[in-house]
Amino acid sequence: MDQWKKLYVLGAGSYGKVYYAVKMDPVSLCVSVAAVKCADMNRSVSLQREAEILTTLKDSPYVVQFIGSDVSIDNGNVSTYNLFLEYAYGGSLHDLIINSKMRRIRMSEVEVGFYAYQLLKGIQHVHEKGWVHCDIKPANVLIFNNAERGGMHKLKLADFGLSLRVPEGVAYMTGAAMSNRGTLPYAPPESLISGFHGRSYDIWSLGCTVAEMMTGCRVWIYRDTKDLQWKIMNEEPMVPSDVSEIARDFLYKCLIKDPLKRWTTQQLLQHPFIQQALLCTRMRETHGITSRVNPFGCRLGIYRKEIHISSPRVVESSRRNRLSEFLIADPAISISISFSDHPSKFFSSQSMSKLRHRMSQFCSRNITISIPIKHLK
Ligand SMILES: Nc1ncnc2c1ncn2[C@@H]1O[C@H](COP(=O)(O)OP(=O)(O)OP(=O)(O)O)[C@@H](O)[C@H]1O
Repeated sequence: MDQWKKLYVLGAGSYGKVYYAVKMDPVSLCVSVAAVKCADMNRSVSLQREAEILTTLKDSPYVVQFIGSDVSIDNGNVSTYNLFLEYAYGGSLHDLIINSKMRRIRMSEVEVGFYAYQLLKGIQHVHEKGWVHCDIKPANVLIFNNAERGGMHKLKLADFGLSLRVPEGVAYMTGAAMSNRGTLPYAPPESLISGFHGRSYDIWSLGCTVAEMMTGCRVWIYRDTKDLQWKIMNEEPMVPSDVSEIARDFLYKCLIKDPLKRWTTQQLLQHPFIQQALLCTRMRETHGITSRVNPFGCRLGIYRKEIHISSPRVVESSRRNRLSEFLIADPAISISISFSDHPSKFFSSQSMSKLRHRMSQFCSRNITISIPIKHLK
């Protein structure tokens, strides 16, 4: 990996420093970039272990990609171990949360759900390969821009320095109380009570991370480490009250105190909070393209968070449910029904007011439904 040039320091970990590095292809003159985690050779055991773990996780789009590793002689004759990773242009999820908080912008539930989906896919991959991450938190989730997904980011899991080899159905026991591996505010109660580290560890940490995306705050308020440890073991984490029922239910399933009852990645990926976020994300992506399956069963396009329906038919109950799910999932969407032809072609004024009444039943919070009736006699 000789050709890489370390340009500047991105940050530091307990092992050493992380550099931004570039490499130019002498033929095509294309420049590649990477993040390089560096440690003195005699302090590089954890980085070498991380490289081994990342090699086994290579084939997931939801895990930061491992480019390679080498040993260089820096500063005279000091041997340095270098671990090359794909470079995350967007920083970390922690930066994104802080940024949103400072700008007093709350992430929409669709956004949070879409990010939770990506984290779940990453965790599922890690678990399938026989690992438990043990340190899921916003600072260990890296952000890659993804403009084509309606402005939403692509997230990848990073920092496998504390990961454990834990096959399915087995848990790692540290053998002592208060001996959790990961970062305390994201650690589940069982890791403090009995040193239990199973796949359920990552699910609890995911719940804490998702709640933090929703509110901008951690799930625990505490005075000091002792107070936090006591709260994790004896109290319920703070689940936000001003989010939808579905979002709250998702968090409850992640934050079940009993690790054997806590939901798995497979179960959580099927949860309506995730499914609705995916549905909305896909609909946003269509940007005005007619969708074949939609709540009305008629032509439907989405453009700039508005839904335009041409040739509406009377809404059947099963489709109505789908529409209401869609509305819950993205409260920022406003609905406007516009007619491509004289509405009397589709509705009598009586059925028109019936439709309007039905539509208003779905309306909640800041959703507005506007039905242009200027054509009606
Ligand atoms: N692939 C990457 N692309 C861009 N920045 C990165 C990348 N990997 C790490 N960084 C940045 O480098 C800094 C240190 O990262 P790292 O995860 O190694 O340290 P840490 O988690 O703070 O420390 P430790 O692992 O010892 O607890 C962080 O600011 C992180 O965002």
